[in-house]
Amino acid sequence: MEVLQVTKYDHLDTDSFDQLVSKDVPFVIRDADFGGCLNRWSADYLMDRLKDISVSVHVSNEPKLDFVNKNFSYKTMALNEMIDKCLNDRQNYYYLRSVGSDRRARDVADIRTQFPSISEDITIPSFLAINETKDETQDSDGKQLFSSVFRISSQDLVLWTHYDIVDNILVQIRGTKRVVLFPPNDSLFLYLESDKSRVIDIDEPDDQMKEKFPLFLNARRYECLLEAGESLFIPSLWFHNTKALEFSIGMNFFWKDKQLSQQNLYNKSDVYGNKDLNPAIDAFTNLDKAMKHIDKMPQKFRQFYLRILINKLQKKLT
Ligand SMILES: O=C(O)CCC(=O)C(=O)O
Ligand SMILES: [Fe+2]
Repeated sequence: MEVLQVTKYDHLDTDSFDQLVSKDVPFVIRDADFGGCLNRWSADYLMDRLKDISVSVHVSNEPKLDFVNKNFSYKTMALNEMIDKCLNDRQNYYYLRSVGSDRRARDVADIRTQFPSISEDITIPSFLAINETKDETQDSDGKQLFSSVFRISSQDLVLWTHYDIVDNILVQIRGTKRVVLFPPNDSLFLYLESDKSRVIDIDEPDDQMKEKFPLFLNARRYECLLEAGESLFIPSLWFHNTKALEFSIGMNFFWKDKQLSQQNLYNKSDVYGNKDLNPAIDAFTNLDKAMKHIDKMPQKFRQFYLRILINKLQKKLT
């Protein structure tokens, strides 16, 4: 499989950042200043600062988390215990993706509120021009902070290939992470189940992949080694898969597009940034209804009309 490298940049200002964002292709910023976290956050520092904070953690005895076969469970533990296990437990793999304090109240992850003892270590660089206030009516150039997520993982942990619905900047603070990305238009090659790909081992040799997931080999594979201190822009709908090559500390910031917000296209109950846009959900519901009608017909007619439907959809694709 051919690999396309993600381009890395230095010294971006708002204009050059926005211009790259508008190309809708991932890129890395080498020198974005997210504050003291970049220097201060070591395992020891966080263990000391966050020892009383309890978090829900994915735990698995396999490094590649598999949502189909559910090879992981969620355990609640103190953050210092989690970090200690990441570093010292060689039988199990741990992954933290911080969540809001009260998810039923549609509380999204907010790293600075949920981890106040380290909040001063975090600043969002001004060149990103993300509106950080909760007031969505306030004028900004179109980016509204949606959530900020703390991410810690054991060495070798792989997070499955998925897409998010909002734009994202993933900040690597400690350890190197390999990130593989696939463009939204390659979704038909990824064997999707909802927002996730069923291809759990994206590094399987081509001949084995050909047997199990032949179409996967057609996907355009972008890759980058995200080093400590670097940040990766992940455009909405781009599929991504991450592998911590070392014990890894990071965080990410999701932001909403102002226009899509104003048109009420985002699902209001989305706390993760991965619920499909409202019209897409309506379309899926209607498609389910359409399929019920199709199923009323005998096989020969069903097959015929399914192809007619595919043709209608195909013509919509540009
Ligand atoms: O490496 C990780 O923790 C996954 C990052 C991710 O999925 C994201 O930032 O959207
Ligand atoms: Fe993601």
